[in-house]
This record gives sequence, C-alpha cells and structure tokens, in this order.
Amino acid sequence: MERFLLGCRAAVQESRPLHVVLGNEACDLDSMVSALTLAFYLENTSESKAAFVPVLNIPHSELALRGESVFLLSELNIPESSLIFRDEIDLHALHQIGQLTLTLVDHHILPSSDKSLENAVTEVLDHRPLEKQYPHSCSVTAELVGSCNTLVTERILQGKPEILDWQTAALLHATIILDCVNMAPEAGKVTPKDSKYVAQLEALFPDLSSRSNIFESLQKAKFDVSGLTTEQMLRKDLKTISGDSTMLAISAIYMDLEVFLQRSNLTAELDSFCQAHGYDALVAMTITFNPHNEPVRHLVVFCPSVDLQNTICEALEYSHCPPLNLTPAPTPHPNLRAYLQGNTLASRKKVLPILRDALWGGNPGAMRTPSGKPGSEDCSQEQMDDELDKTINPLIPEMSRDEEEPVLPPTPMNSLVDECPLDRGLPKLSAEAIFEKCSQITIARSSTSPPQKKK
Ligand SMILES: Nc1ncnc2c1ncn2[C@@H]1O[C@H](COP(=O)(O)OP(=O)(O)OP(=O)(O)OP(=O)(O)O)[C@@H](O)[C@H]1O
Ligand SMILES: [Mn+2]
Ligand SMILES: [Mn+2]
Repeated sequence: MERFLLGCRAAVQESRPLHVVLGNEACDLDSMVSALTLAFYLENTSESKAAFVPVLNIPHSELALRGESVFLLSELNIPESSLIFRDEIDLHALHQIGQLTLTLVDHHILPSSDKSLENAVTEVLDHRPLEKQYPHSCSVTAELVGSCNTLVTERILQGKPEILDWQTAALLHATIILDCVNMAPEAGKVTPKDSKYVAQLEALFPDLSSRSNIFESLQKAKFDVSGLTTEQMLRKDLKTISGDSTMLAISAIYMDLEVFLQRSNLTAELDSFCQAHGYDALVAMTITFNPHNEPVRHLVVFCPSVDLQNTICEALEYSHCPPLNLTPAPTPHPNLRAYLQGNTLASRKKVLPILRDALWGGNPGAMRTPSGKPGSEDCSQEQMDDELDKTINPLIPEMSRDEEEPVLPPTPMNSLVDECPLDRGLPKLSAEAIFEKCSQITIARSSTSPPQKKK
C-alpha cells in the first residue's frame, strides 16, 4: 500500500489521465480508507492507461481534526505525506482538459460546489440508500452494509485476493470494526456481510490486532475533542446539503448537549461559522454515552431565519421515516432549538434525507403525503422494504438477508427506542411488496425444510 501511495504522488505530477477515487466531504475513517484501498485495487487490476489515485476530500490541514484517522495511519506506518488531499489537486482543471474520471466511494451525491464533476463519475460504491440516479454507463454498487469498506473488501477478495497485503488488510479490518461499533448488533450498524468479511480478513491475516483493542483505541481517538475550538468541532465531521438558494450544514458533535450549549459565545460562534461558509442553517447531531454505554443523542438546530427554522424543525419533529421521537430541550437563545432524540439508532444517514426531502423534495423515491406537511413524507419503496425486512425477518428466522449467510438472531430492538415500530402497526406497504416477501418466505421455507420422503 505504501509503495502504491508514493507512486500516486508521482502520477499526479505527470500529465497522464487520472482516475480519482474520491471519499465524501466529511472524510471520516470509512471514506479515507475506502478511497485508499479501492484505488489500490483498481491500480492493480485495471487495464486502463489512467493512473488510479485516492483523494481525501478535505484540505490537508483538516486531517488533524480526525483523530481516529491520524491514529490508524501512524499505527500502520502510512505517512501522511504520502496521501493526496483535495487542496493538493485541481479536479475541476483536470476535468476541463478531459483528463479526469471519478469513482465516488462512501457517498454518491456531490456537493453543489462539485456539481460540474458529475459527468466525470464512472463508478459509485456506497452503503446508503441511493438518492440519485446515474446514467447506465456508470457502474453503481449501493448496499446497506455497516461499512463501505465491507464492499471494498468483497471487491478485492472476489476480484484479486493475492494483491491484499497486511497493511491494506489492517486498514480494512479496523475501519469495518469502528463503523460497525465492534460488530455489536445493538448498535444497529453491523450486517451479516460486514461480519463475513471481517472474519475472512482475520482468517487470511491471523496476526491482525484484536477487535476490542482496535475498537477501543479508534473510538477513544474519534471522541477526543479536547482542545478543539467550536469551529473545529463543527468541521471535524461535517456534511452539507444545498438546493435552489439554501445551504444547510450537518455536523456530528462528539460531546454531550449540555456541555456543548455551555460553550462560551456559542450562538455567536455558530452564527459566524454559518456566515463564513454561506450556510443558512446548521444542524448539530450530538452523541455521547450513558453509564450503561448506550448512546444518548441530541439534535440542535441553529437558524437565524424563523421560517427556515420552522421548516427544518417540523420536518424533524414529524418525520415518519424513521420517526426520531424528539423531545424539546431548553436552549439559551431563540435562534437555537434543541431536542433529545429518542430514536438513538437514527444517525446522520437517516436524518440527512429527511432534511433534503423537506427542503427540496430531494429524495426521488419518497412520496409526498397529501398533508404536504414537510418531513411527513412516506418512505421510498426501498426504505419500506427495509422496514418490512426489519419487521418480518425477526418473525421468520429463516428469512436472513443474505441467503448463504448463517441466520443471525434478530438485532434486539434498541431499549432506548420509546416504542416498538409495530406499535404504529405494520409500515404502509404495497400489496406487491408483501406478495414478493411472502413468495420469498415460501422459497426459503421449501429450501430449508427436509425433502419430502418419497412415498
Ligand atoms: N451504539 C453505539 N455504541 C458505541 N458507539 C457508537 C454507537 N453508535 C454510534 N457510535 C459511535 O459514534 C460514531 C458516530 O456514529 P453515528 O452518529 O451513528 O453515525 P455514523 O458515523 O456511524 O454514520 P452516519 O450516519 O454519520 O453516516 P455518515 O454521514 O458518517 O456516512 C460512530 O463512529 C461510533 O464510533
Ligand atoms: Mn460510511
Ligand atoms: Mn458519521
């Protein structure tokens, strides 16, 4: 991996066509490692004349805010100087001279500032529900697994396992473990495919560090926000959504709400942060853990415009898909609204589409309900299927997601969720979805029941 990365730096200096593997703008560990490892695989397997280069989608100076990434790179002796950051390569200029093709990993919707790069995208590899269609010429892999690096590991082990060295395997293994919260079902991230590929990496490289060592050290590094200014905390794990003339920032904040709200000059800091970057509103999603080590989540909405603040808050309060179970919490300023989020399984992957759809109807799959109340849209077909899976699978154990996978016990309902989804009755489902699921059950039953004795 290291030799490959040094070669990338050289390739960027030459005037060769470049195929850039680009992570998302939050550049968390999943994005960084999936860009490095997929580019490494493509460089070792593609016939193309292009040089395959991973690009971290943040300025070089911002890597220091991602403690877990800095920690893992140093543990694996990968020098920061061998990486290429967004401010060290001009993708738009390369695109203008026709020297750029792109693979997007761990995201598939480019921020508005990169819209013009869309027609350079030839491949997408992501682990969230698709919210954008790409032309048929673009190869799209979107699978709801816990880590994008599970999909990269699958690609390598199915495509050319012999290229996998210890360093690359250790990057993949550690990232999947962090993303899947040490493979703990109650965290609601891990899927059978994540478990399958972590086990395969461990079988191939038995001297990989233990899962608990990896998880504890990366989690500690990720949550160490000591010494960060408010602005740095907001930038540490930030995503943006924009449409027509509105732009909204969503930051993951690794701190308790109370401590966050007590930060000196908070409202003024949030206001100058939004002004400096042209954000009309900021949603901060805090996460900490109670004495039982269960996540406690709060949502903070900072927005000077009363109308926009109401639209955002209504969308969050009335969301069905999923319900966030919000309870208002006191704040020091009218521009700030805060909530305790009862549904602790709903991370940004779930909240961001609610906001995009409420502000711009941006989720092509979602149907607007007659009430038209923002944020009360039903789920898209895919999300309904996902709800159906979650509802039906625990009732019919043989219906595991991945047929050849061992049937795992159903993920226990998170004890922190106020109510069981079934309390509101089965999700509204189309007849064909139910029919489809029932026929799958019959097939599953016939394949698992003992063959009928010949009479
Ligand atoms: N149940 C949990 N136990 C321990 N740690 C947990 C638990 N749930 C999350 N974490 C830690 O918090 C980080 C952030 O997790 P998240 O808020 O669920 O979001 P995510 O980063 O996994 O995914 P997103 O929904 O934010 O998608 P992206 O926008 O990032 O792609 C976890 O990394 C974990 O350490
Ligand atoms: Mn990810
Ligand atoms: Mn995240």
